[in-house]
Parts: sequence; structure tokens; C-alpha cells
Amino acid sequence: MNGVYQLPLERALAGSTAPERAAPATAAGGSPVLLSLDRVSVERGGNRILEGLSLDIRRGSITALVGPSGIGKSSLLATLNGLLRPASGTLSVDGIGRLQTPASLLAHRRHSATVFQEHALIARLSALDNVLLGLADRRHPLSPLPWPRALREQAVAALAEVGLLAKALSPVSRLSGGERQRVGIARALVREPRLLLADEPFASVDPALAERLAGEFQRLVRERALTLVVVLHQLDLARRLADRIVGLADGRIAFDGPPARFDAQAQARLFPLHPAPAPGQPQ
Ligand SMILES: Nc1ncnc2c1ncn2[C@@H]1O[C@H](COP(=O)(O)OP(=O)(O)OP(=O)(O)O)[C@@H](O)[C@H]1O
Repeated sequence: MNGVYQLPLERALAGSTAPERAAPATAAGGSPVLLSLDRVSVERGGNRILEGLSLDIRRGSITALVGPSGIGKSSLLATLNGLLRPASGTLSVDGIGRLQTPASLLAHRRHSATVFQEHALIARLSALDNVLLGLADRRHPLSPLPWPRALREQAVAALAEVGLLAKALSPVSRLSGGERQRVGIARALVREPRLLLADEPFASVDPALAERLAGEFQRLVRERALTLVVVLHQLDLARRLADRIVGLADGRIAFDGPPARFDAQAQARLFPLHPAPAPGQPQ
């Protein structure tokens, strides 16, 4: 019998398996820096796409990365995750230092998790098994054994956290778009990351659900003392969700400030081909 079906779901329902929460983060402005980019340049396919980016990301903050399609937002996210090595410049992480050695990269990646636009789930596997994949680096890659009980309980707790416990054993192919996105979020949360990266996490859900999920991200950041960097195309949502907006244009940071300062002019500078709508018009 697959170990999945022996799960102590009742315990999770009673909340007894929920991991201990860290203390809530303090206000973003006064929090220590978690991650620091110093004159980072990034190349893809031999082309330089980001040039000399310097950026401090504070603990407990929510940063929205915005900018035209193809400008390098996903590449910047992959750089923050340590998946993409800068062509020049340095990335430093609190408690680890400069990410220069394989060991420092591994330590950073262990504390990071990414939510992807297309969920990157395996449709034939259950929601629970997909969440467990988020813990793939916590056991031997060739292990033929069922997942250890402690990891399965962690996965159940992560599904409970996003309100999907009832669908834990359903194949992902039978879940709605919003439910799949929740599985993707649970798969990131199960890693108990301190840095959560999200690449257009609301791209395939309707506007009402996007609002709700954005609210859940805010709650998770607050309750789990997470730091969130999220790539968003929906600018209105970026304004409501984030406490800081970083806009990319021409390979550089063209805007960096609170949502209140991301006005129509700032928006028009980032998106010159798409003039800002008149006040009251949808974006
Ligand atoms: N694996 C890759 N190999 C080569 N070039 C790539 C690769 N991935 C992305 N690029 C190129 O790097 C540039 C930046 O891409 P990236 O996906 O980071 O942009 P983006 O701002 O996230 O775009 P979008 O908003 O459309 O998702 C683009 O010109 C893209 O074609």
C-alpha cells in the first residue's frame, strides 16, 4: 500500500501537525536585510539582459517585480533563488554571506521556495504527492521507500494551511485552476522557506480568486515571517499586495518605491507602449 493512504489526516485537521510559527515580522522599513544584490548583471543565451542591479530585500517585506514582457523579471527571480548565477556582481544572504560556493548556494536554496505561474505540478499525482515533491531535496533522490512520516505530516499541514486538506488525495488533474495554484503554494510552503518567490502566481486564475490568493499571500508573509518577491503583470494587484514595487526597464531598475509612488507617470515610463489608463478605467 502506498504510504500516502496511511496519513494521519485527522491529526492535521485538528491542527496538531501544524509546524511552529516564527514570530511575525516587524515593519518592512525597519527590518534587517535578508538578501542583497550588488551590481549584479545577468546573461541569458549569451545576451546581457540585466545590468548592474543593486537591491536590498528586507525581511518580512513584499516586493512586486513589474515590467514589460521579456525584460528579465523571471531571470531576476531565478537569480534571487540562486538558480541563475550572475555574470558579474554578488548576491549575499543574511546568515550565509556571499553566494559563491556550492555549499552557500545549497544553504540558500534550502531556505527558498518558488511558486510558478503554471503550477509545475504533475497532473496524475495527488495533491499530497505533489506537495511532497517540494521536499525532494530532503531525502535521497533514488530512495525506493515511502516518504518518512514526518515529511508526510509536514505536507498535510501545508495543504491544511491553504485550505485544501479535503482534496489531499485527489489527482491534480481533477482540481480547478485555483485549487492547483493552492497546491503550488503548499508545495512551496512545505519547505518552510524564509524567502518565497512567486512568478506570476495569479496569471491563470480569475480576478476575484487572484484577490483572494493575494490576501492569503499577505497573511502567510505576516504569520510565517516570510519574505516575498513576486513577479506580477496585474499592476493594480501589485499595488495592493506589495509594500514595494521594483520596475525593470532596459535591463535596469527604472522604478523602486512604495505603491503610492507608482503613479500613472511611473507606469507610463515602464510601459511606454501601453499608456496608463484614465483614472477609474480598468488596467
Ligand atoms: N533559458 C533561456 N535561454 C536563453 N534566453 C532566455 C532564457 N530564458 C529567458 N531568456 C531570455 O531572457 C530575456 C528575459 O526573459 P525573462 O523570462 O526573464 O523575462 P520576463 O520579464 O520574465 O518575461 P515575461 O513577462 O514575458 O514572462 C528574454 O529576452 C528571454 O527571451
